[in-house]
Amino acid sequence: MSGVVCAWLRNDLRLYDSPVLHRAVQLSKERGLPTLPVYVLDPRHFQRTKHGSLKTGAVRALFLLQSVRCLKRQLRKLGSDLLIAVGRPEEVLPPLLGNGSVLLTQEEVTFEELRVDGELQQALVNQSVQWQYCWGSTLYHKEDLPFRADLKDAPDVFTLFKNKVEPELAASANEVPATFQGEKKLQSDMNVRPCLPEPEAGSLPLPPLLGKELFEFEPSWQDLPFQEEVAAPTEHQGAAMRFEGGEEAGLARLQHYLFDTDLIRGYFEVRNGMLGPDYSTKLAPWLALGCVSPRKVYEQVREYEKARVANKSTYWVLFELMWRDFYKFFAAKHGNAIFKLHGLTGKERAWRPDSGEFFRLWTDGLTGYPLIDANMRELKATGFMSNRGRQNVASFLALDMKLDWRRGADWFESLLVDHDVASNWGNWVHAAGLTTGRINHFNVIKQSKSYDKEGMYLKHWLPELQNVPSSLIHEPWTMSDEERERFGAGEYPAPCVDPTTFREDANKGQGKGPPKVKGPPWTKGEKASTG
Ligand SMILES: Cc1cc2nc3c(=O)[nH]c(=O)nc-3n(C[C@H](O)[C@H](O)[C@H](O)COP(=O)(O)OP(=O)(O)OC[C@H]3O[C@@H](n4cnc5c(N)ncnc54)[C@H](O)[C@@H]3O)c2cc1C
Repeated sequence: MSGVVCAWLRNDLRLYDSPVLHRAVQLSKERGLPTLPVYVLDPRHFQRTKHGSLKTGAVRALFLLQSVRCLKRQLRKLGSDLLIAVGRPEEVLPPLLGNGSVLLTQEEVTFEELRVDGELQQALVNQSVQWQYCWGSTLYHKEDLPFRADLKDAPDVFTLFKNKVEPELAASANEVPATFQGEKKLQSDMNVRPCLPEPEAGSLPLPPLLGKELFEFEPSWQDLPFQEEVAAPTEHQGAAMRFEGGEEAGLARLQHYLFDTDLIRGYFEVRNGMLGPDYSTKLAPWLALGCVSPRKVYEQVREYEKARVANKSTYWVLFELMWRDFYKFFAAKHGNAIFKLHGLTGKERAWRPDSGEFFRLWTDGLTGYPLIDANMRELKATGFMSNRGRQNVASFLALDMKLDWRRGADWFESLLVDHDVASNWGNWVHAAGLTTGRINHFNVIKQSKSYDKEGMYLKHWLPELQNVPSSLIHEPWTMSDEERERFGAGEYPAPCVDPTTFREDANKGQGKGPPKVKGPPWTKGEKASTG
């Protein structure tokens, strides 16, 4: 086997603004080596986790499959191809890399990814293969951050992080910079590096001696290395939207949200919605798998601002991308702490012991709290949930049900079509109040009334509450027996956590610890555990 420039693609399944492919083109020219783009379907990603979930659930698996197939099609159009293999990278890749090869891959920061890198490096130890990382998953390049290389001085609070990385736009906490007030044109920039061009046709030549049959494999659902029978997901009629994997569909959504519909113009006002495709960008799944880069989103938002309008909403989409960066760098800084029961604090807290029944109320949307149940049923049926929903269900699980928050994060990891390790586990450890930041303990009844006043979202997902008037739908336990019968709500469950803990005065403001919780009958007599 002769030397190649191997582009081992992982969460960067795109052509445009791809540091790995860009570098592959450069190195191929410089060293006169052919290129070998590869994607590896690792069976470990399709196993059950220690909490019992499929690590990659069906919805995300399908999105991944579509994304990989799309990239293969795109590379073929450039006269190249994508070698898709099933197996462990540390077993699949070494035989493909002759002496003098270079292995390029996007740098990841979390435990499992780093462990695989370590194992692959170990497997390559007797081969003369050069390993090069490319940074490519964030809006800001790691090297451009105003922090030490090990990020030890990066703030753990988002606003402080944002104000440091975005100094020229920094206004006071969570406010929109003056340049964006009103409908003014943009006046400032954010030090984001420009996007890299798409590789040109012919710039990623394949190794001439590598058997053509290696490239014939185009996986279908049956080829995904699940260790059990898993049915391909079917489309749900009530889903917020249909997510199709791949760069083409991701760029189409971006175009739709910006230039085709001007939806971005009103993002700020509707971003806390929960129903339908339009209240937010819905770009997260493509960002998570790197089908679209955050810099591409930034580039297009800037184009939109120049052509149409720069306002609070256009700024706020970029602001959200900074949240995404924040969690990536937070994960890089804190390593395994984001996966630990006690999080960053290391402090013990009483977690409710549970053999599974109480947790199932949450996963199945049977807690008796309509806001929680509607969101959890949406997640289970479609693989998506709004940010408002995620904040509430996470707070409810960790601070009201007092269940080990990692089971919630694990459930999200399995089901979310947009699962991203840093964003998911980072948001969860924050929601559980286990970082140095303040605790956002949500009053889920108040949230339900504020963000779904008429109960439209609740009715969309909870057939039992279809006919309940909006004055009662947020607190169905307040209905009399006669009302429950009249409105056909008899099947809706009783609340699993005492509703009096959500009295307005019991839970005012943020930053308070979790309220006392009355357990359901089956937890009586069990002692709280501190994990
Ligand atoms: C408990 C919990 C778990 C989450 N898990 C994930 C996850 O696995 N993957 C994921 O991409 N997001 C996660 N989020 C963040 C956020 O809820 C989603 O990014 C968002 O709902 C996706 O919808 P959207 O693309 O329409 O977002 P928009 O509102 O349109 O925001 C634009 C983009 O900004 C980024 N973003 C927005 N809010 C956040 C945030 N709080 N943290 C990180 N990035 C953000 C996302 O990339 C998003 O696509 C989680 C939030 C919570 C509270």
